[in-house]
Amino acid sequence: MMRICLLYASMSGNTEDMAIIIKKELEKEEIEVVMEEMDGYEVEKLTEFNGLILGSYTWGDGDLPYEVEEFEEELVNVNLTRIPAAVFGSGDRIYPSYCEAVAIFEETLKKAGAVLVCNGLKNEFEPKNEAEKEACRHFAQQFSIALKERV
Ligand SMILES: Cc1cc2nc3c(=O)[nH]c(=O)nc-3n(C[C@H](O)[C@H](O)[C@H](O)COP(=O)(O)O)c2cc1C
Repeated sequence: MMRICLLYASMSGNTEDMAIIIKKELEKEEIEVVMEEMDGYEVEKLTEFNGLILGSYTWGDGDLPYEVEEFEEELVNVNLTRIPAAVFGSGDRIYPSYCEAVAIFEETLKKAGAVLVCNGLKNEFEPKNEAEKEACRHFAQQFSIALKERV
């Protein structure tokens, strides 16, 4: 069985809501999902999985949340060569750097050797309506397809 790691950073629950929908959809595809908070997660453990999904809200002026800065710094030193990966996040369109954490993590994952298999998913606040929930499910389905093609 495929086993993936889904790590998220969420202060007020919006990114976590996205993570829950994504996890549920992946499980429908018979993928085991280990979902945990990113803050404090040991990056070395990431090499044990068939795939990796990261989710983060954006803070400051297009910045990563403080609590995951260390994780992101360490991530670049892990060998994730050819591991399928994808990033999602929640933000607020009022900020000029909308959901910038998604792009930041995508760059870091590429540096670590991972392969981005889906377009980054951005959502304003929590997934509110059916279209936004469907976008989360679609993201999970695209990830699932890519994961299965690679094995
Ligand atoms: C001080 C502060 C700075 C923020 N900066 C940004 C930003 O630069 N870009 C963005 O898209 N959203 C920004 N946001 C909005 C949050 O990312 C947004 O509320 C998000 O839905 C929070 O997700 P969470 O519920 O998972 O914590 C900021 C929010 C606060 C309070």
